[in-house]
Amino acid sequence: MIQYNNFSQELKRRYGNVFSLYIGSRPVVVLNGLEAVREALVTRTAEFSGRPNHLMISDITEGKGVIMADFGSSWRDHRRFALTTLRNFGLGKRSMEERILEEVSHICSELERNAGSSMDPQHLFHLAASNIICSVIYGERFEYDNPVFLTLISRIQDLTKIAIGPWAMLYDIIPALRALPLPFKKAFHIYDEIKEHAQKAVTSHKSSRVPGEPRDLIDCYLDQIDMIGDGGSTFNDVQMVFLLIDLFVAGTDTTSNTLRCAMLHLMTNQHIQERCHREIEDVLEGRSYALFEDRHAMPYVQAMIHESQRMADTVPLSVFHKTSCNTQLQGYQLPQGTMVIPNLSSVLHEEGQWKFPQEFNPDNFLNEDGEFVKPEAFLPFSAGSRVCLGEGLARTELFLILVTLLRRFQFVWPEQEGAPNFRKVFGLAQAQKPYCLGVRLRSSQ
Ligand code: HEM
Repeated sequence: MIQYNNFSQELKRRYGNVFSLYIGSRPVVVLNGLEAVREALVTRTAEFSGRPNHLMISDITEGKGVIMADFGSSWRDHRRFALTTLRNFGLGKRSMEERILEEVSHICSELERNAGSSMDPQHLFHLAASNIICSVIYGERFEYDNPVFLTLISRIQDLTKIAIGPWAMLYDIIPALRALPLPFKKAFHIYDEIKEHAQKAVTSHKSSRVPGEPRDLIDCYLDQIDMIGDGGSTFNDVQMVFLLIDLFVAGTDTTSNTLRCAMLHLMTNQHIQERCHREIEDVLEGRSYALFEDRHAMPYVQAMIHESQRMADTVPLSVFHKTSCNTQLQGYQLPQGTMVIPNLSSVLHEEGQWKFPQEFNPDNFLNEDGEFVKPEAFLPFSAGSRVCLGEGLARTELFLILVTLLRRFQFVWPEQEGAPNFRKVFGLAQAQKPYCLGVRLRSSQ
């Protein structure tokens, strides 16, 4: 199987920092390496912040919400609303950290049940990441065996499978096929079911909310509609449903796959795990839980988490962009409407940008004095005006979850599993292949 990282390095070696290819009859420009990606996404951000239309994923989401919304007022309004709302969480009386720490306690209970043996952490991390988003959007988390929650998650997984499969590719490449009753139609039906679920949550919020006292993101959105009114606003019930689904989908696989990558490398590098454990104990001393601000006193843990993100490389080709006007890049002319793929993976492993581009090594983020430093090529969240809007939430989740777990447990590679496999599977978000996590409860906890 081709490993994406090697494949992308090979393309860069052969064709350079900017090259084009065709998806069907549509020309696409691929950007490799920090220089080209930064010029497009940061220096010329307004010119490169569109989203392509008429891909299966943009047709399913009707270009609404945020992720696949084209550059324009609706995208801008919804992005700003989502960012502000996530930042202010603190919604109601509970801070974002509290919501995350509550979920962490459930992860710990599950792991405790498996102490002394091993388990595949994929499902647990996936449910936990989904639950944190649910807590933000819906104001509640679900038990891990709640049938409604499990159905929703499995429908999203079904949708993902189709969206990355051969039928989606045919949909994108041969527009003439789109009207035919082929298997990609199923993706549209599944998305309708997911919308129905979100719509139900909105309806129940309408009947239980107290205007001006938001419990969660849905309440905030309803307050926003009240405040702005109908006249020319981009805020409405339909857009809200698409936004909710965007946040739910974007915030789940990305975070859980990063956690799985971190755990795999920590199990197979006990010296790194032990150094993190010692640093965490030293900083937290007798305190029962960590806070996000503790990261400033934990340079090694910070370096380990960033290195896990770099190696996880969860969104290797970012979300595709589109030029919003005629522009140029690295000496090439690009007409308005050109689809652009920022190859983030090529930046995260670029020779010359990293001390150890291909190996898991927290030293990539430490200077000679052992202080945490973030190289410019650290772009797992992309950059510019389309940069991931869940970055703050994701960073808080990764820190609080990993610190709590490393304090309480030791993770060991289960020898009966044979040699660890570091290969990835390519999906909407790139992931480690399934593996087993050996769990031991630390005696001091
Ligand atoms: C480790 C976790 C995560 C990674 C690596 C990640 C990465 C990314 C990347 C690469 C993009 C594309 C940016 C671009 O188009 O240039 C993106 C967009 C986005 N992400 Fe994340 N993400 C993560 C977690 C989250 C979370 C937790 C949320 C939800 C709260 C979220 C919500 C979004 C949204 C809504 C967009 C679309 C932004 C826009 O188009 O303006 N992400 N993310």
